[in-house]
Amino acid sequence: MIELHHLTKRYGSALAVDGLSFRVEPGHVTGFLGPNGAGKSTTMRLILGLDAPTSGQALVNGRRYTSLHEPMREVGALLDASAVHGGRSAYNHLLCLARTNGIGPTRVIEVLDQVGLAGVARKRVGGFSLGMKQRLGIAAALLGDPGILMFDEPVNGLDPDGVRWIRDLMRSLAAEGRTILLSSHLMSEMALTAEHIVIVGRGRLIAEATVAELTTRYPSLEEAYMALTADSVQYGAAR
Ligand SMILES: Nc1ncnc2c1ncn2[C@@H]1O[C@H](COP(=O)(O)OP(=O)(O)OP(=O)(O)O)[C@@H](O)[C@H]1O
Repeated sequence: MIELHHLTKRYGSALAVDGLSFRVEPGHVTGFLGPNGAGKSTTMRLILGLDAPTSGQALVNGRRYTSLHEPMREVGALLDASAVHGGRSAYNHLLCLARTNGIGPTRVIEVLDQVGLAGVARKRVGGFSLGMKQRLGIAAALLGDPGILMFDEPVNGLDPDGVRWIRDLMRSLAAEGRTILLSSHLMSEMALTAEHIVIVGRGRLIAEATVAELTTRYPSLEEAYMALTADSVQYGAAR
């Protein structure tokens, strides 16, 4: 489980995350939605201890990420698929990550197979398309077979086959009892993938509901999102 308690992050005068409290429970996909600049990526970085909160806290399985003994076995994340060493092969990239976390090479082969990159495992990552890099980032997140997974816009760059693959993967990981937090701007895809939704705007919680509740109150998830975030869009044309 992921729990945020009054999580706040200030960058100078900008409040990126503003007193955010919510829980992400295991067993279903939780969609993390919000306009550009709403604070989704910052929240994920705070959960992963990549940035320190100004106040409040983010807990994974009841503990701060930085206090976990074997973090990759508890939490896996894909934040930025392009953040890989282009000169390494996919296999070597994952093997380096695995070794530093006490994970054996057999698991590297398994995750490469799981994400459909087994055939290009020895190719340099620098030559990969965006979609292939997304798959590699997902493989890295899965390496430690963690119970908690976070994906920041994993659908970017994927072809229709890849989009469907991500949807099925997210749902099957959740069905195994894992906690899945997934951010995306693709509302129709989110409606097909997630059961629960957290919407943020300007760093604050706007709504927390099931997809079923939102689509009962509004004609679609997209309409719910547009209505609920109408006052929180910072960058965009007037609606
Ligand atoms: N390292 C940083 N230094 C200064 N400001 C930052 C930093 N990281 C994020 N911000 C600011 O915090 C706010 C939230 O950004 P964040 O990237 O978390 O939003 P987001 O919801 O992920 O947006 P998007 O949907 O566009 O990816 C933005 O105003 C951003 O400019």
